[in-house]
Amino acid sequence: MERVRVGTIGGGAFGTSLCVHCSRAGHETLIYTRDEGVTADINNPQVKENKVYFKGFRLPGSLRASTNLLDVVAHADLLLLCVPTPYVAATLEKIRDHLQPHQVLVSCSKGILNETLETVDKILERVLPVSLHRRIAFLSGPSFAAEVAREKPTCVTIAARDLAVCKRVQMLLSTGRFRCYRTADVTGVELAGALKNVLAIGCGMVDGLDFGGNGRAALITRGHSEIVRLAVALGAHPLTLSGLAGIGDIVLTCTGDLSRNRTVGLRLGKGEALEDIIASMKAVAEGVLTSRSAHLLAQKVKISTPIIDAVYRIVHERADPLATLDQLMSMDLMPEVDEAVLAASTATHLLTESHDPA
Ligand SMILES: NC(=O)c1ccc[n+]([C@@H]2O[C@H](COP(=O)([O-])OP(=O)(O)OC[C@H]3O[C@@H](n4cnc5c(N)ncnc54)[C@H](O)[C@@H]3O)[C@@H](O)[C@H]2O)c1
Ligand SMILES: O=P(O)(O)OC[C@H](O)CO
Repeated sequence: MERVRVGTIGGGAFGTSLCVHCSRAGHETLIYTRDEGVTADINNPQVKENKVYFKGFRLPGSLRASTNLLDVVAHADLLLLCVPTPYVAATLEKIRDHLQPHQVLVSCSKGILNETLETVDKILERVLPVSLHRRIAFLSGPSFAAEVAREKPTCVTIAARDLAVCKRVQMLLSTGRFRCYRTADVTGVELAGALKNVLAIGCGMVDGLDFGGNGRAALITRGHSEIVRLAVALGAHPLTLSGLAGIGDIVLTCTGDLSRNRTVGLRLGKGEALEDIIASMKAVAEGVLTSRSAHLLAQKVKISTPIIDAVYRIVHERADPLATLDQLMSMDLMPEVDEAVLAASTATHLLTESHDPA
């Protein structure tokens, strides 16, 4: 297997876990952290721990850290960008003039900006020069940091507009416990990764209110329909929403106790205030801000997204969770699948039957 030099920007949970993975895969790995103390701990053979974002996990001896962003950029053949979405543009502005033509940048963030309603691919394409756009890839899919670091079997999707770049990242990051699939549907993968966080907050609320397994399954299924409608209207391929970045990450984040987004919803459902929840969490739950972006995006493209809107109202307008869920349950009764779409496909089927030579 080819070994390269990996640089990771972002010493949070996911950046740290991907560094563990890359070190284990034999890549020479250097992580950028903003905190002198975290850097010293990672570089100290007696400590080897990220005590702020990845407590209790012994990091590989070969993993090194630096607080010098440009040293990490200069080190890397493969640069993993693992900062929360609100910090992506500012981080890129600091590094864009230092990127070299041979480097590949892999974005791992899952969110949509409030101000511009951009997914992370759009932020990268806005901030980086056009000459670098074909060197960018995106990693998404069901992948809790803690499980990646502990070598639990994980499958993710690598998306890129350039097939050669996509295949290279897929090959460099895949191991016997971390299997990467590939796709050219960057738009679909980016929207799926961001929107599932909103659904996870909703699922947490349903669990926090003790609505039971039926309610959770309904929310996942109807929420997935909303994600498909919205993402397809924005240019995604529908099959991507049934893939790892779509249904795969929805299942994980809506049901897994390790999800920060689900935890936010759970605590909101139990009656805690958002400010208190956020203040008590070191980690970022991207769905909090993305719920506003998703609600605005749906309005902009005139797509009906009642569950996403409900999450937005509870999170940002202090709507009462129980009353909001009652509203969802008493909406006008409707067909499960658009009747015109269903009728068209049935007609096609009948037409095929009637032309059967037998
Ligand atoms: N944790 C996971 O399991 C996981 C899995 C897949 C994808 N992701 C995605 O990866 C991205 C990073 O998440 P994470 O879990 O590593 O983060 P985290 O919540 O563990 O840590 C927060 C990160 O934000 C950084 N940060 C805080 N303020 C900043 C600022 N002003 N400027 C720059 N950076 C700042 C911190 O240094 C730290 O790296 C998110 O988009 C997340 O959705 C996370
Ligand atoms: O902990 P969450 O809710 O941010 O989810 C983490 C990852 O996105 C799971 O794939």
